[in-house]
Formats: sequence, C-alpha cells, structure tokens
Amino acid sequence: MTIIFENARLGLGVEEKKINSGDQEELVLDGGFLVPETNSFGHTFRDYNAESERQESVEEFYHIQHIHQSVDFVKKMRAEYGSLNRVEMSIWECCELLNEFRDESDPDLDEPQIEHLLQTAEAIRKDYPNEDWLHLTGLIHDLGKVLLHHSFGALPQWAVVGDTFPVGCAFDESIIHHKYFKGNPDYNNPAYNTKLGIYSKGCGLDNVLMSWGHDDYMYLVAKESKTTLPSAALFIIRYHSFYPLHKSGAYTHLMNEDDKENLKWLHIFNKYDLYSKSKIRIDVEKVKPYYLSLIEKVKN
Ligand SMILES: O[C@H]1[C@H](O)[C@@H](O)[C@H](O)[C@@H](O)[C@H]1O
Ligand SMILES: [Fe+2]
Ligand SMILES: [Fe+2]
Repeated sequence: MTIIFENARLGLGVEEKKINSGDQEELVLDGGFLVPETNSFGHTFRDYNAESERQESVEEFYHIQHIHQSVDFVKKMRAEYGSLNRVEMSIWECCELLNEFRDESDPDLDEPQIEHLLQTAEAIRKDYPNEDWLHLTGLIHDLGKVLLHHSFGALPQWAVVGDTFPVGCAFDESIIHHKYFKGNPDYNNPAYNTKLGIYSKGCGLDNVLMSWGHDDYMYLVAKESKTTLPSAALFIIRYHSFYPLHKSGAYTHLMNEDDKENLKWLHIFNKYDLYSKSKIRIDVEKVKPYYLSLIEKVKN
C-alpha cells in the first residue's frame, strides 16, 4: 500500500531554491535555535558506541539492517510500494499515526515520532521564518515511517528507519557498524562490491538504488502526488538519512551537478533534524493551527 495525500499538492508554489554564494548570510536569520552539546541521555549526538541505555538495541538494529538490505530486497520493495493500492490519508492524519511509534535505530531520541516531526519543523521555523516550504519539509520528512503501521504493511524497523546507503556498490567504511555487512548476500558479490559497482561516475543519485526505508518511500509518495515542492525539498526527503554522504562525504563520486546544489540545503536541514531531538515536548495543539494552515496552503 501507499499513501495518497488528500488534494495531492504538497508544494507552496515556490520557485526552485538555489543557494548562491552571498545569499547564505541573508538566509540565516539567527532566530535562536541553539545546538545542544549533548542529547537527552547525556551523550554527544550520534555516538553509536557510547555506553547508554540504547546502545545495545541500536547496534542490534544495525546488525539486522545490514544483513537484509541488498539489491534484490531494494528492487522488490520499490516495485511493491511504487505501484500498490493506496490508503488515502491527510498529512496531519499521518503525523498523528506516528504517535504510536518509536524509532529503534535512534540513539538520541525515544519520544513518539510526531514529537520529532514538530521539533524539527519548529526549530527550522525559528531560524528561517520565511521559508515555509522548509517548515513543511520538516513536518513531512519522516512521514514515511508510517510503513511501520499495519495499514502500510507493518514493515519491520530495519526496513523503515536507520541511516541509508547505496546498494549495488561497496558499502563504505563510514557506515555505522560497518562490520555487520559481512552477513549481507551482496558483500562478496564481485558485481556489487567494488567502489562503482553497477554505477558510473557522476551518474546522479536518482540512478542509485538506496537501501529501502522511510526516505525513499516518502519521496515516491511526494513525487506521485505531483508536488510543487522545490527539488531541494524532495532531495531532503529522499536523502536525509544518507549520513555517509552528507556527514562523511562518501559516495560523492555518484553525484551530478543537481545533487551538489541540493546537498547544500540538506546540510542546513540536517542541523535541525538532528539537534532538535529532545525530551522537551512540543505543545501539539498549540502549533497545530499553523501546520494545518501550511497544509491548507498546498491544496489546489
Ligand atoms: O536513527 C535515525 C532515524 O531513523 C532517522 O529518521 C533517520 O533519518 C536517521 O538517518 C537515523 O539515523
Ligand atoms: Fe528520518
Ligand atoms: Fe528526522
């Protein structure tokens, strides 16, 4: 199954979002979002080895994810979710659906996922009050996690959350808990285990098969709904979990010029996606009218 959003237009009619040199300063209005030094468990963010109450279960998550995410699996999921019958659901209904899920891959947050959507969007709103397309992107970027829900197939966590990476070429060393790829069927396959594998230099990320999860799914949904969101928003949705690229700089040889342009926005977005994770809850009812008005704006 797949989602189709009510009145399928997700965009705000914004023109393509380019960051030209010089613009950056103008864009960044310091509205006061502060990057915290530690997460709510007292550790630095994304420390997958710190002894914390979540360390073991997060490692086990990546163990299973790395074994299962292969070329065959990704192709199967793309075919299945790219063409199945739909559940019709509004954006806000999807957000509420995420209230019952926690993300087992995340060492920094164990709050219900609706909190994370609003925390991200509200943090962006502080520093970029005029970029409402980016607020909406914050709100919807993780909606693909509805795949965990029985209406969307009740997929296991390893097929929905966690960092993503390309399949069909060598798994880069920068991927968290890389050692577990030894159990992946593609690991010893000579067609898939070289630097380029099945790809060519500069082929563009659009031509790369990414491990299956909430990013690619939500991208398919947004694309299918003929969204008018700018390509930067679609790029953010599709690659926000691709930390090996946007944090470690791996796989850049697969990017084309458009990818490089969009990556600048993803770097901005990532700050809010990651560092807004906290135990301080957003008052959902208080901010709901603003987000409903944004959603309303994208209709018709
Ligand atoms: O654990 C998290 C979580 O699943 C996020 O939604 C995803 O975007 C991140 O890449 C990942 O590290
Ligand atoms: Fe995510
Ligand atoms: Fe997120």
